Amino acid sequence: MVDQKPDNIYASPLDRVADFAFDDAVARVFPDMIQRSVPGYTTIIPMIGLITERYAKPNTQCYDLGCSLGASTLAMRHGLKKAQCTLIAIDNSEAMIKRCEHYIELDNGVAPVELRCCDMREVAIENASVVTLNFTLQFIRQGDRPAMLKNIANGLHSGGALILSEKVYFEPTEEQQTLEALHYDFKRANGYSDLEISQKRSALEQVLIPETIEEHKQRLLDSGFSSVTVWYQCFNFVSFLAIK
Ligand SMILES: C[S@@+](CC[C@H](N)C(=O)[O-])C[C@H]1O[C@@H](n2cnc3c(N)ncnc32)[C@H](O)[C@@H]1O
Ligand SMILES: O=C(O)C(=O)C[C@]1(C(=O)O)C=C[C@@H](O)C=C1
Repeated sequence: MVDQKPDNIYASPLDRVADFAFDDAVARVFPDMIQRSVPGYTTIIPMIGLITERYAKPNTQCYDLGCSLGASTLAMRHGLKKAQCTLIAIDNSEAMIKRCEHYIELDNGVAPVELRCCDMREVAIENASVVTLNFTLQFIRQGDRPAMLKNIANGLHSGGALILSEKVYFEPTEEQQTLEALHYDFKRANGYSDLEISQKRSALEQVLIPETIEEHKQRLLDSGFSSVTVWYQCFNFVSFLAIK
């Protein structure tokens, strides 16, 4: 079931563009979709492994929240070479979890992986040393984000790490326009047509709500993290390292 199908979900004109959802059609093409859509994704994934290796502590739990097909989960697992940890990977899309299970089975990592199909907002984070939110927080209601981050900070041991990757928004407008245009150039260079770009944009409009780097940093500090660093940025895609 390891499918590497090309993403052509938005290639033909649609009468009505429905809100984007992580359904079966998306899960089937997801590796291709995310690599061609998120500048830096292929760099961020192995670095999640490296960051995990540094911050994971023996006899703790590591979480991957919104794991999709498990790319970030497997990177974390390979970073857990020495530390004796349990990895808990969560996604609320059945289509994703079903496929993720298969990818985990094919992997030769040693750390045990517990896969859960549920809403990450309902999971109590406990005894944690590393938590990853790789392009997931952006999909939950803005009003739910502070509680989610507080739950993570409360569940992390002192010195523990949160890796938070997000599409971000910029003020002033000029900076936003430049970085957004470069993001669309990236998509075009990866073979997406203007129609695909514009239909996907409409599909994501009410679903993926980006915030500014400053908003993210302040909320992480307000949630109980002691430091926040932008360790990666490519255009309007950013990854933060927040330390408890
Ligand atoms: C962009 S994908 C994440 C990509 C993945 N972390 C990776 O590195 O390949 C976002 C994922 O978050 C999941 N998601 C969205 N809201 C969620 C929620 N409330 N609880 C759990 N998972 C959620 C979606 O089903 C989707 O699989
Ligand atoms: O902003 C876009 O156009 C995107 O495609 C981004 C993004 C993401 O950041 O998660 C949105 C949905 C898909 O999961 C893949 C990538």
